[in-house]
Amino acid sequence: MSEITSTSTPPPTTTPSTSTTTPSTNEKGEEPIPGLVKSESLLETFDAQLEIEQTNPNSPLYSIKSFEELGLKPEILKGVYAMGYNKPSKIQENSLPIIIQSSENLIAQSQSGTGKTAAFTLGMLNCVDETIQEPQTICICPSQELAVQIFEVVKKLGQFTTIKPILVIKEVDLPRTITNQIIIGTPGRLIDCIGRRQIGLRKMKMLVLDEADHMIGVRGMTEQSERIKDLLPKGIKILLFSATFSSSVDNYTKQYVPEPRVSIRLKREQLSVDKILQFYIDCESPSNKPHILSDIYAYISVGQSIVFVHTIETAKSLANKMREDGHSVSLLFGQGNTTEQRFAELNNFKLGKTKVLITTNVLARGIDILQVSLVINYDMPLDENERPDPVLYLHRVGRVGRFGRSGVAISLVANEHDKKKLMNIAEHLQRPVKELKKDEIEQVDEILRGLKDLTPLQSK
Ligand SMILES: Nc1ncnc2c1ncn2[C@@H]1O[C@H](COP(=O)(O)OP(=O)(O)OP(=O)(O)O)[C@@H](O)[C@H]1O
Repeated sequence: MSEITSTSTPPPTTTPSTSTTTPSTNEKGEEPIPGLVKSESLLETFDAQLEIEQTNPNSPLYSIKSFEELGLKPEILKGVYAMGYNKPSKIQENSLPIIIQSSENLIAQSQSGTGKTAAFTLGMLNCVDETIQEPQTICICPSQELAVQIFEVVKKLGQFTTIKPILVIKEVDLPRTITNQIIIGTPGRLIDCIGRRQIGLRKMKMLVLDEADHMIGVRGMTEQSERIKDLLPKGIKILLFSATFSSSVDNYTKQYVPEPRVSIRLKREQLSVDKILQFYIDCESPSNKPHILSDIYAYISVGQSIVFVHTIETAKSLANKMREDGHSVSLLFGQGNTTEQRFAELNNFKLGKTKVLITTNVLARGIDILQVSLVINYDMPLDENERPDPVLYLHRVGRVGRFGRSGVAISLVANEHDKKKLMNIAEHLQRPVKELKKDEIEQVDEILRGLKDLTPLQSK
């Protein structure tokens, strides 16, 4: 197996002189919030910042190649430019030649929001023979919302081709025989359709697992992902993509992906996206958390945000409370909600009809909503054994900071116990999580306004 591990590269050739200076004091002579960058010191537009980011060899968005050099068919390239993508990110540059030009399987890791979806979507589109009206590639992911998102990306990037993708998730009507060349779905419904021979497998040549560590490392999903692989033709090309592949899933991934395979991996210190400012507020007691949350929202006047909680009960009660406080809130959780309800809630949020999305971990992975500038960990990200979960933390906070944008993550700690857990996560990720005192909460708005690059995004 060949291993490409991202290594440190030389310092950037173009360093923005104005981009990251933190002022020593503000106008009132006060110490600034750690990590806050004064808005006037930020570059004028997001596009200008992205251009600089993409010339910095240390950035996950950097590449030395253009999209033209990656071997894509001309009509797919047209789709890339129609999406407004000018240059590939590092993962796109590194993974596409392996997907398109080699016979190797691939395990690909890159930070959240760095364009993995576009990478495997382009790979799937490029491998389709448009003259054959049969399923040729299949992409599995853990949630319906993510499946819809991937489906939309396939449609947009493939808009100048004749390729028609299909969505195979719960409660969606499907034809008796599926002839679409690209299939995107969640594992349960896919197994069901393959079992009923609704999906023909004769021409299948590529299997993609998005959020692959979750798909093959979490009980229930593991068995389903195995089953799908076993049903597909032997020797099919397998691609695993995720922002995280913890050592505990390493063995599974190697078993799942046969040789020959290439592995593109990150070092632990590279996991976190630099442009997410990370804070915590010490609430001193669990019972103070609802008030602190209200206090934060009393001051915020910009952007949209996602609040992550541990249980459906907490999600519901917080949503009620925030609605009573006059906030427009979407509430989304997995169990006990119909697909229609879930999509309606998410759509309202995406369209900006609601400003806050309260959700469980069901939306922690993959969801890409560019106008979100703040993530709140209302409940600590914990694994099933109640241990601090850096992987879950990374995915949750990765809902901001998408493709070079800035964002803020605030974790509410209820007591010393929680604080210890959070510090454990920060240490694991080798990133500082700074304290925001209760009497500094009103500055959250100022911090968000400091993320000036959000402004042009909101009109995108
Ligand atoms: N080459 C590019 N140039 C500009 N924008 C891009 C490019 N590639 C992807 N994007 C945009 O960047 C955003 C994040 O991309 P994407 O959702 O593919 O990230 P991801 O790595 O899959 O994230 P996650 O780990 O959260 O699943 C999307 O809005 C996407 O349209």
